[in-house]
Amino acid sequence: MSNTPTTKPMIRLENVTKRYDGSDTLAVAPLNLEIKEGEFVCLVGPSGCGKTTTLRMINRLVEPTSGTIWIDGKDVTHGDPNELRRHIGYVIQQVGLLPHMTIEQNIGLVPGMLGWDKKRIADRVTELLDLVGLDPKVFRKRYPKQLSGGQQQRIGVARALAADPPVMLMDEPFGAIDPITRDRLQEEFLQLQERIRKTIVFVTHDIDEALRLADRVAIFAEGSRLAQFASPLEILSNPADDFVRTFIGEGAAVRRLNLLKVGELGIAPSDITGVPFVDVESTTTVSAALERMLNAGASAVRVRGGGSFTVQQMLLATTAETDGAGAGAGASAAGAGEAVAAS
Ligand SMILES: Nc1ncnc2c1ncn2[C@@H]1O[C@H](COP(=O)(O)OP(=O)(O)OP(=O)(O)O)[C@@H](O)[C@H]1O
Repeated sequence: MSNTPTTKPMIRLENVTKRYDGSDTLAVAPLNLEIKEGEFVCLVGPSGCGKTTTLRMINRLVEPTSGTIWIDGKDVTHGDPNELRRHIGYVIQQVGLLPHMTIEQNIGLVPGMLGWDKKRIADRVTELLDLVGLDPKVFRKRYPKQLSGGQQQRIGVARALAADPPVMLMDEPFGAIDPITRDRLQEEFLQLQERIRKTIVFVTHDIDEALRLADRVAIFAEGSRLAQFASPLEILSNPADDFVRTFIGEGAAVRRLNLLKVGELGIAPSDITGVPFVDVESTTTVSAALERMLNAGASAVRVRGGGSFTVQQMLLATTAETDGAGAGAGASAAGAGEAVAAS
C-alpha cells in the first residue's frame, strides 16, 4: 500500500474564498476540498476560474479572504507563511531558477535555509539529480542557462523536493515545454510519484494531462464552482453535468481505454485454443493490449497469472464498465464515486 494514497486527509480547504483588492467578484467562491495523504490531485478548468489562486492560497502566496486551510491536521491560515513554505514544494511553469547560482546551489537553497550542513546538502543534491534522471557529475556545477527547458523543469522538481516536503504544489509545470518532452516529463513524473508518494496539487488547463496524471481531478467551472471531483475513470464514465461533458470533449469512451487495466475488467477466463494471442500483464491498459493485438494480428490476450480471453470479451467488459459506473476499475481508483464537493 506504500504506493497508493492513504485515507488520511493531508490538505483541507474549508469554505475558502478569495476576493482580490479592488474587485467586486470573488476569484474563488466558498470552496471545500479535501486531499488525502499521498494523493495526486489535478485542478483543471477554463482560464480565470480560480485554479492558480486556489493553489497559491495553500502556501499563502495569496492570502485567503475567508475560510480555513488545514495541512496535516494543522490550521495554516494564520502563523508564519515563510515557515509554511519551507515545508511545501512549489513548482511553476517559469521554473524560477536563480540564474547566477549553479544547479547545486539552486537545489540546496531551502535545505540551506533550514540549516542543513554542507555535506548533507551535497548528498541530497546528488540524490535528487539521480532521482530526476540528470547525472550529478555533469549537471551540479552548471548554471540554469546551460540546461534545456526540460532539464530546467526537472531541476525545478528536484528543488521543490529538496527538503522532502510532504506536500508539492505545481502550477502548469510542463505548460511551456514542447509536446514530446512534455509527454516524457509526465511519464517520468508519474514514475517518480510512485516512489515518493507526495501529496500533490497540480494546476493545468489541459484535461488530458489531468486525466493522465491524477488520482482525482477537480474540474472547476466559471466562478470557481467545483463541477466534479472524482477519479479520471469516474469523470470519463459519469460526467457530473453538461459543463463537465463539454469540458472533457469528444471520445470519452475511447479515452477510458487508456485508463482501464486488463486485470480490472473482471472477465471470466475462456478457452482460446487455436486463437492467436499476445501475452499481457494484468496492469496493461486496454488500449495497450489492443495495440499489441493489432500489431501481432492476434484476437485474444493471455494475462500473466490471470487466464485468457478474446478481444470481444474485453470490449464487452469495457462497455459494462461504462454502464456500471466503473464498478471494477473505478472502485480501485482513489476516491472513485465520491460525491461532488460542491462549492
Ligand atoms: N493579483 C490579482 N489581482 C486581481 N485579480 C486577480 C489577481 N490574480 C488573479 N485575479 C483574478 O482572479 C480570477 C481567478 O484567476 P486565477 O489566475 O486564479 O485563474 P486560473 O483558473 O488559474 O486562470 P488561468 O488558467 O488563466 O491561469 C480571475 O478573474 C483573475 O483575473
